[in-house]
Amino acid sequence: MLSIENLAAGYDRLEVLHDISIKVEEAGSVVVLGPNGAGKSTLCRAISGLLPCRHGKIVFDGKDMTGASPADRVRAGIVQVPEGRQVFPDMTVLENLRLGSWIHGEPKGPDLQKAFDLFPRLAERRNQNAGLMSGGEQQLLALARAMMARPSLLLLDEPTQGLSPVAIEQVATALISIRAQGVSILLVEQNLSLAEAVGERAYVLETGRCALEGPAAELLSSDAVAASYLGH
Ligand SMILES: Nc1ncnc2c1ncn2[C@@H]1O[C@H](COP(=O)(O)OP(=O)(O)OP(=O)(O)O)[C@@H](O)[C@H]1O
Repeated sequence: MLSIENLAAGYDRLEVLHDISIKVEEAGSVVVLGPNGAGKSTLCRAISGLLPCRHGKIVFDGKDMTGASPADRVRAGIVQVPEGRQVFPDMTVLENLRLGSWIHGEPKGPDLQKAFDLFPRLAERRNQNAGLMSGGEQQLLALARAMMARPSLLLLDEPTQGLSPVAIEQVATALISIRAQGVSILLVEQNLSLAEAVGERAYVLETGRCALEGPAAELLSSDAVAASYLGH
């Protein structure tokens, strides 16, 4: 489904990612770990097209997307849940959700219904301003908004940042349900419980290179990875 081959990307004269190769299988899930500054957010930006690829290739569903615009990538099914949630605080839950389907024109009733089925709390609060919700609820809204774009691959950049353990569990439950619907996931995450709950394969980035990769259960339970990259 997604194949990143020998990717290099960066900012101005700074090359952050060097020779990164990552695969996400159809309906698969990949978790990307690494210390601060390793290049995890940069990787998300390069996949979603916010940052150009300097070298290498991004192939999605058999199509070369290396030079495609962010909008074309969303249209193809690559949808990112932005870091820091970025819901529109002065708009209602419903208005935020409607914005999620901009790429398909008018939001379709079944898409909204699916979002509300997945996140019943949002249905209860559909007319509430997003800014009045808790951090955890805003994260669920950011996830639901991304689902309105009908992704086949969901990119998530540290969705649990600043959330309580209860809210982290809700995000994990939501991601497990989303995967069960056949959506692939690429998750950048430092929280071990979420990484374990969602990840099938794991990659560890270190100073812009892939330092380790393997089955998530194996890699995440290794003492060396926990001590070096997860702060446990
Ligand atoms: N907009 C930018 N302009 C210039 N340099 C940047 C920019 N964004 C990130 N960088 C640099 O790129 C490197 C990788 O940053 P990135 O945010 O991708 O790391 P990260 O692994 O996501 O870190 P964190 O876990 O702290 O979010 C860092 O050295 C950072 O200073």
